Amino acid sequence: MSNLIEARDFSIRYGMGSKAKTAVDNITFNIPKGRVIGLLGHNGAGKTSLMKAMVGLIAGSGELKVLGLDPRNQRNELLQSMSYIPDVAVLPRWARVDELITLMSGLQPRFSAERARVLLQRTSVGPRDKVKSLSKGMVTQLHLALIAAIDTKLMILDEPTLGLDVMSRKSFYEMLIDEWCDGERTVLISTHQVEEIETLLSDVMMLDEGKLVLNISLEEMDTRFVALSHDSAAADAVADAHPLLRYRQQGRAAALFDGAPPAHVAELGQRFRPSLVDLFMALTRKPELQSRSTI
Ligand SMILES: Nc1ncnc2c1ncn2[C@@H]1O[C@H](COP(=O)(O)OP(=O)(O)OP(=O)(O)O)[C@@H](O)[C@H]1O
Repeated sequence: MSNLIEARDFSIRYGMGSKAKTAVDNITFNIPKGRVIGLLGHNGAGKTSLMKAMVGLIAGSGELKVLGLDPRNQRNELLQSMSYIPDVAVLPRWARVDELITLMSGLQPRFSAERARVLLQRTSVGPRDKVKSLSKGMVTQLHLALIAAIDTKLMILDEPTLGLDVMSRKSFYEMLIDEWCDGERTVLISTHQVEEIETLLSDVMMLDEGKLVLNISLEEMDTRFVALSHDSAAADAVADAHPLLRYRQQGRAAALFDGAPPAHVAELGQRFRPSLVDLFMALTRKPELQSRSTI
């Protein structure tokens, strides 16, 4: 199987009639193995809906295959073969860590208790700790250790570090990359913390009001998008070349282009590498904000 996830003309709608809402709007993409993919989008962009559909929690129209299976009709089979942490993940507060490990061993044939114990040694969570005695960051680490001890090819994480401080977020991603990603497995992570995960990602998918506005590897991003910083005297010429976004970069005017700007414009500035945040702003900002940002 070359693709772990395949979607064709896939949409998700909530409600009926005048109350109908399209959360995911006719998207098509493939997710291959061995990738670390960031699913980015503002609040309400459709990230959670898409992830829920991938694990068969909600239905959509069009085609969606995960590990070659239909998530709605083959859900039990699918959940045995993939790992998922929802945005509302909770662990039973009354349980002790070693009890959770025993519980998981009974529930998930691909779960390795030994592996979970090894992963937990990276954290400050002890086997006899009760969940209710752990901080939010420790619970998230515990959750990741339990999920990463399941031997699967695909992990889906919906805003896994929401509400955690910067150190906890860092250690969460370190454990994920060091201990789970192996070049064959793929992880799909939704987040708003775009700056923080940029260096971890191999690919990025951006949703804007349910539409997939970008699906690209970081290497392709570097070659396709061009940012130019320039003097204010060049502003009109730069604007005439229709950049995606005009903004400021280290105190200088800057513009972001999809593709190389015309040579006479390129000459007016210095090319630099646009960050993922710049690109995210350019591709997902509401038009009214775009025009306000004009400098
Ligand atoms: N159960 C539901 N019933 C009706 N509308 C819903 C439901 N769940 C989500 N929506 C709507 O679908 C759209 C997409 O929501 P979704 O939660 O998928 O976005 P998101 O990108 O995950 O947002 P956030 O970053 O805020 O979690 C939003 O407009 C939301 O209001």
